Amino acid sequence: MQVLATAITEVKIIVPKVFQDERGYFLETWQHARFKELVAPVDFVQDNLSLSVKGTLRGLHWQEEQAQDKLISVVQGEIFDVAVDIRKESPTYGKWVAEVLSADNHKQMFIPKGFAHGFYVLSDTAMVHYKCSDYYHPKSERCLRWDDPTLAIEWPLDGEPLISAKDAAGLCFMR
Ligand SMILES: Cc1cn([C@H]2C[C@H](O)[C@@H](COP(=O)(O)OP(=O)(O)O[C@H]3O[C@H](C)C(=O)[C@H](O)[C@H]3O)O2)c(=O)[nH]c1=O
Repeated sequence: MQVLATAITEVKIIVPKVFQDERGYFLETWQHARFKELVAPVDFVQDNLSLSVKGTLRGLHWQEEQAQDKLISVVQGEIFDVAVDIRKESPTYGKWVAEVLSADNHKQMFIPKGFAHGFYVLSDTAMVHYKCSDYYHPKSERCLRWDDPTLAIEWPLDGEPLISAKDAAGLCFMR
């Protein structure tokens, strides 16, 4: 497993070891002890899976209470995955990092508590699996607008994104 740095210290790109053979491939998407040793001391408690069509943009979300660390993997397709630092005391507050994650490159993104998460679907469909370190807590869900001018995220849009009503009503980021 390779653990790669990003422009924000706590956000990591993980590339699992892939075992290829004539049948296809095998990889461990997550291994508790190794993850805690090499990435972060995190215990995941909930797995999520979402399927989205091309042009879907989900996010930018976080939970105020029961904040979640997330490990994002793409089971099918390709996404532009984004993490935004919303920790007021952080030197990278308001900064974002992005990475193209796909079923082909096997890349994963680790996004710790204190970050908003969102992604844009580049392929015809994308199945995104992610592990969370705390349970879903709808009351404390928060949403930042994907097109917030202060964040100025450079989404690789191909036309207007497909977003939920919740995301369309997202908060604006205030430095
Ligand atoms: C997140 C979540 C949702 N739901 C239910 C609630 C809704 O009825 C339905 C769709 O939820 P939502 O529209 O919030 O799904 P996304 O827009 O994909 O939200 C996610 O998008 C970004 C990218 C994230 O990182 C978050 O984990 C999560 O907020 O699933 C659950 O039952 N459990 C859950 O953990």
